[in-house]
Amino acid sequence: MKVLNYIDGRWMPSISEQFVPIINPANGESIGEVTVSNVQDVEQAVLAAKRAQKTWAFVPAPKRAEVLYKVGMLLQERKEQIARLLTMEMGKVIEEARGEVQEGIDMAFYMAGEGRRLFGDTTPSELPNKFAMSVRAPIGVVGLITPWNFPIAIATWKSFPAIVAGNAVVWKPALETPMMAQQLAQIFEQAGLPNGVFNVVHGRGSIVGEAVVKHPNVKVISFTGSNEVGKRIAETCGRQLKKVSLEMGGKNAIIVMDDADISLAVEAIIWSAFGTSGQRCTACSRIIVHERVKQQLEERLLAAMNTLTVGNGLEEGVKVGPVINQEALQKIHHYVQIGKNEGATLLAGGYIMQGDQYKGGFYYAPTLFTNVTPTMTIAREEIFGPVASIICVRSLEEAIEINNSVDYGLSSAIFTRDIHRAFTAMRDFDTGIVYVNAGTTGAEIHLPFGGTKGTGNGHRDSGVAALDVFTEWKSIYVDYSGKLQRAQIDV
Ligand SMILES: NC(=O)c1ccc[n+]([C@@H]2O[C@H](COP(=O)([O-])OP(=O)(O)OC[C@H]3O[C@@H](n4cnc5c(N)ncnc54)[C@H](O)[C@@H]3O)[C@@H](O)[C@H]2O)c1
Ligand SMILES: O=C[C@H](O)CS(=O)(=O)O
Repeated sequence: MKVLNYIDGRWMPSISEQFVPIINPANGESIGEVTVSNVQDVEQAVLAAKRAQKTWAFVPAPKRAEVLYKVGMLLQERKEQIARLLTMEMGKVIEEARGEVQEGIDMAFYMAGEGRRLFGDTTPSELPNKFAMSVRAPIGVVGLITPWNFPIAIATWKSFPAIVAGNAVVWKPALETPMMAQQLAQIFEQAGLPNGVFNVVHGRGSIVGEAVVKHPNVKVISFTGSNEVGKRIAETCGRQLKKVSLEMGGKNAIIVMDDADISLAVEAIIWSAFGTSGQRCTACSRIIVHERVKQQLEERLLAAMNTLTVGNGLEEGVKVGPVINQEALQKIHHYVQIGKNEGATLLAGGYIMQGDQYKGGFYYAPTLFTNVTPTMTIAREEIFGPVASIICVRSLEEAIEINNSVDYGLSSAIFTRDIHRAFTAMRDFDTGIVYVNAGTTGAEIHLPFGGTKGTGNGHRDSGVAALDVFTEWKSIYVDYSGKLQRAQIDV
């Protein structure tokens, strides 16, 4: 399969004529190739988007929403086919891939509904015979830059609100997962979205991504990815006073108190830490446990880890798939060595999986450390792999302090049966997402998604909050008094 750019409603290779292979992380085999674009391709896409947006902005929002509704229906029809491709391209197990496509379907119907809302405010004016209201206005061409770990869901979180609000999109997907971008573009095409409203340019972040960010006609950047890249993008946007929304890394924790339902906590930790092979921004990589239940939790976690089958995510019964590539494998293994060197106790895993069934693929054994202290590197940095660390505490206050002590602030969870402890944690966790008696993953699309501190810059994906990224507030005053009334003057 050859994956091409989608610009102005046409499928085209980059003018560079270069292609790179798309690799299935389960076995290292090439499953296709993708065009690698350059700055001129971005130029063409932005030009098309700018032209198309002028007309799209005048299409009534409920009509714009009808296209999203069709997109939702088409995603639903093709859910299984897209999910299987997603597993082949990115590696996550098929049941998770189905869940990811479902997020896109949910987002389509949710944002289609927004086409009939897009609420602003009406307020009383302080002057007689004067009407005051605020409306959301589209901004223009928006640039989307996305990672490989949720290659279709994150694109829907960003493109659907952008489009329903009357903007046009230039999307640079991750080079590892271009087939998902192709699927989404095909669906927009089939749903009847006018040419140029949605454009995809494949290529390297340092070339295509930077060109999108720098382009003066791209008025908003919505980025999800690593902190390193996010900060760089923010600097560039800052120089241009360009609006930028950043969703970045996490170092998420599950707190297990001494009154917790341990079976429930174990199930949640297994799913949050090792689901998607730990490659979720919301993955649980710290388990902060009360000393009274530490030993019990360790034993039950180890027993549960023994039942995890690692392998090709398309195979029946497999619970943990490969990680994305060789580089990720090495990075994860490097962190495990650091953990050992800094004095953490390795309870399980800690190695790259080898053997016939893993041949060619990138498999890391689910790994558990204990006796980890909050200052150790593995307790502070994002590993983005199936590695979790147990930190022991004596009180809720200590647990909350450790939870909040990292540079990130995406998701945190507490297991307790005590309502006072639960509400204290809800109040004091310094993260954008909080769970009580559930793991750190599993966000739903109708609530804001994002985090505090190093995780973001105050914006949110998902929910109505996403519209704030892609619209500008316009405040409108209509004076029907027939005379010039002046506010801030004694009347
Ligand atoms: N908070 C969230 O919502 C969320 C969700 C998923 C993933 N993530 C984070 O994403 C990271 C993993 O994804 P990744 O490895 O693809 O991240 P990454 O930052 O390497 O890449 C993300 C995207 O940015 C592009 N890019 C790279 N350099 C660029 C540059 N100089 N200018 C513009 N674009 C550039 C890449 O090509 C890719 O499309 C993790 O840190 C994870 O926590 C965050
Ligand atoms: O990043 C996308 C995920 O769906 C969010 S979560 O891990 O399920 O919370």
